[in-house]
Amino acid sequence: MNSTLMISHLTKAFGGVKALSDVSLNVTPGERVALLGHNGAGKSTLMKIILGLISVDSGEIAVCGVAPGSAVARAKVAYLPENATFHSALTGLEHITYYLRLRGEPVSGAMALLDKVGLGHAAKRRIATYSKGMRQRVGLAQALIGHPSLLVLDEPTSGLDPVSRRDFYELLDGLAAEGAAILLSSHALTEVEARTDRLLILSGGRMVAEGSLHDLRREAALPVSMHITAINGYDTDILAALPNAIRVAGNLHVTCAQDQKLQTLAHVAALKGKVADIDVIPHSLEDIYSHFSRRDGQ
Ligand SMILES: Nc1ncnc2c1ncn2[C@@H]1O[C@H](COP(=O)(O)OP(=O)(O)OP(=O)(O)O)[C@@H](O)[C@H]1O
Repeated sequence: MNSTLMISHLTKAFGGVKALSDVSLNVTPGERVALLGHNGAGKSTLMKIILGLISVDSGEIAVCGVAPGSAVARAKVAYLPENATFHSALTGLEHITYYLRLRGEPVSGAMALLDKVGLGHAAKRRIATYSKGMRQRVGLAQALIGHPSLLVLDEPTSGLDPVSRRDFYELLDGLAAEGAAILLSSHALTEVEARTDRLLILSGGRMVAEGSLHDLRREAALPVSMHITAINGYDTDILAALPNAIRVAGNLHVTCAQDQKLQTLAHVAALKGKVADIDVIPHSLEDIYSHFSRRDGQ
C-alpha cells in the first residue's frame, strides 16, 4: 500500500506501564486522520515514536518508507506541538527566516510561507503582539518548511476561537489536497468529526476503534433513541401501545436496539391519528467515543 505512515503491531512500555499495545495503522498521502483518546491513552507516546524521539519495544514502523528519526524521515515529517513557543522579540518573518536558514532552505521563501498561512500582513510585527491563533499559524508555517509529506499536529486548535479553528482546518484541507498526510490529536470531537477523513480511538494504549464516523456509528450499534410527539390527549394510548416508551420531562421517549429500529418505527407509524411527529435522535461523536473508550474498562 502507498502509505506515508505504516505502523504494525507496535508495543511500547515504560517500566510496568504499557503505553501502547499492539497498535497498527496506515496513513496515506492526502489523508487527514484524527487521533482521539483520554488523557494517558497513549497519543503522545505514539507521536514521539513517529517522530523518532523514542524507540519501540516491538512491532514495525515506517515513515515515508524509512525508519522514524532517520535523516530522510526527519526531512519529510513536520511536528507542531500543542504549545509551540517562539522568541517573542522576533517578527514572524525573522522567525521563519531563521528556521529556513537552520534547515538549509532558501530564506527568500519566508514571505511565501507566511502568506500561505494567512500571516503576510503581520509578517513584520513582533510575535509578542500576535494572537494565539496567529502564533499557531507561525507554528504551522514553521512546520511547512521543506514541504513535509507527513504533518503530526498535537491538539493544533486547542485554545483557538471557532473562526480561527475553521481557518486552521481550511489550511490543513489545502495541504492535504496537495498530498500531505495529516495526523492530529484532539479532544474537540465535534470539530474533528467534520474536518478529518478518519478517526482513530486509543484507549489504555490500544486502538479500540478506527474508521469514518459512519463506520464507528455502525460498529458501536448504540441503542436508537426517538422522541414522539403525541396529538393532544393520546399520550396514554401511545404509552400503552409501545411497551418500551417512557415519559421524560413531558415528552414520550422510545429506545430500542439498532436491529429493532424499523420495527419500532412501523409500530409508531401504525398509531397514526395519535402521533403528531417522531424524531430519531442521532448519536453524537461524544456518545460513540465514550462507548469505545469504556470498552477497555477505562
Ligand atoms: N516517559 C515516561 N515514563 C513513564 N511513563 C510514561 C512516560 N511517558 C508516558 N508514560 C505513560 O504512558 C501512558 C501514555 O501516556 P501518553 O502521554 O502517551 O498519553 P496521552 O494520550 O498523550 O495523554 P494526554 O492526553 O494527557 O497528553 C500514560 O500512562 C503515561 O503515564
